[in-house]
Amino acid sequence: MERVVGMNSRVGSHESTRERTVFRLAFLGPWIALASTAAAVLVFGAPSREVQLLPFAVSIVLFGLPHGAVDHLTLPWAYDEPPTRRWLAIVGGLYLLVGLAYAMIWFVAPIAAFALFILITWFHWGQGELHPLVELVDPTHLRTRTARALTVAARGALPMVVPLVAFPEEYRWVAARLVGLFGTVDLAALDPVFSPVGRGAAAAVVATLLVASLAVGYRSGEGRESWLVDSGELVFLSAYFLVVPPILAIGMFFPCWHSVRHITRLLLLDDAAAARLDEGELWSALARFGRLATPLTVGALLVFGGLALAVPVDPGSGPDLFAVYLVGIAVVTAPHVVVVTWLDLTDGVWQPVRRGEH
Ligand SMILES: CC1=C(/C=C/C(C)=C/C=C/C(C)=C/C=O)C(C)(C)CCC1
Ligand SMILES: [Fe+2]
Repeated sequence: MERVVGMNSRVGSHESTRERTVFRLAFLGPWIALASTAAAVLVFGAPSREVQLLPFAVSIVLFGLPHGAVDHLTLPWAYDEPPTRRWLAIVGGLYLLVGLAYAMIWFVAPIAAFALFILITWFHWGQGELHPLVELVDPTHLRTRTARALTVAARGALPMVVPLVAFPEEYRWVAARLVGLFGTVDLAALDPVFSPVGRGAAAAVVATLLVASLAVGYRSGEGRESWLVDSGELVFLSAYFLVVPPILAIGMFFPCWHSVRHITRLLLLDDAAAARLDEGELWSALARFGRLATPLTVGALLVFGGLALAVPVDPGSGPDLFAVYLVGIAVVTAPHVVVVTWLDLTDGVWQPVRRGEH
């Protein structure tokens, strides 16, 4: 199936307007959001945990939770089909099956479920970086499957593994909060991960992935500009996750980087939104997305409410509510990853590019 995505799809004056608008949304916005967070931490020091939780609270309505709330429309958009009952049944069934199965793991084996959450997010936040790097900067330096797989591994490792190296106590605190909801307080099984040896190994894994990802991208010999963007982002994100305490760092990264980039991709898939990008009407395109995402954002919150009632421990405090929110996100992320992986496959994100072909 021939379907052009991103900025290569139009010719003429609309192209440059779309290009500029997409650049502002997918690159400039995330850079400014994270750089100003890091600058604020460097100047004023780390805020209290309560303050660090605030971006997570905001992510319920802004970008974060809504970014997955149009999963039922994503595949129909990708296939240029209307959102028929069949599509709704497929995506709904997927959410029910995969979401429920994974939710059950949280109840029976919360520590394993937490470890799985880290692995799922590692993959998902890594895969989310491919589309901007492959489709939005032209020509891309990521021309082979190996280069793309390394990008997924390296990019996902930054938010999931660097905090373990730099802020083990915060990491352990979050792990304890999440599994604590299910009555488990003994985290001894995770001790080796937090030990100096465990953290050293984690640092070595990240360093190896970064170097390999940069080297393989450089060797492709094409797409120097996109390699520079990639390297700049890798260095910037490494420093960001080393400097900013992880609850705040991830609280900003999730809505303002991962979600904004996914939303950009969705706006380009949705013809009506893409037409607004062609006119430079970014806010109007985002408003349309917001309308489409509202019903299932509310639906997800209802599920999270059910989760709060179902967990054995009564979530009374702010940190407990944060823990319920994260477990809720974990549960809806499992099927969301399937939808995004499906989208990646139909989009040709895993299709290598031949030499000379952009
Ligand atoms: C907050 C936080 C952590 C985990 C966050 C995770 C795993 C978030 C996942 C969000 C997803 C999957 C969103 C959907 O796209 C860590 C790493 C334990 C470190 C301490 C702070
Ligand atoms: Fe996502």
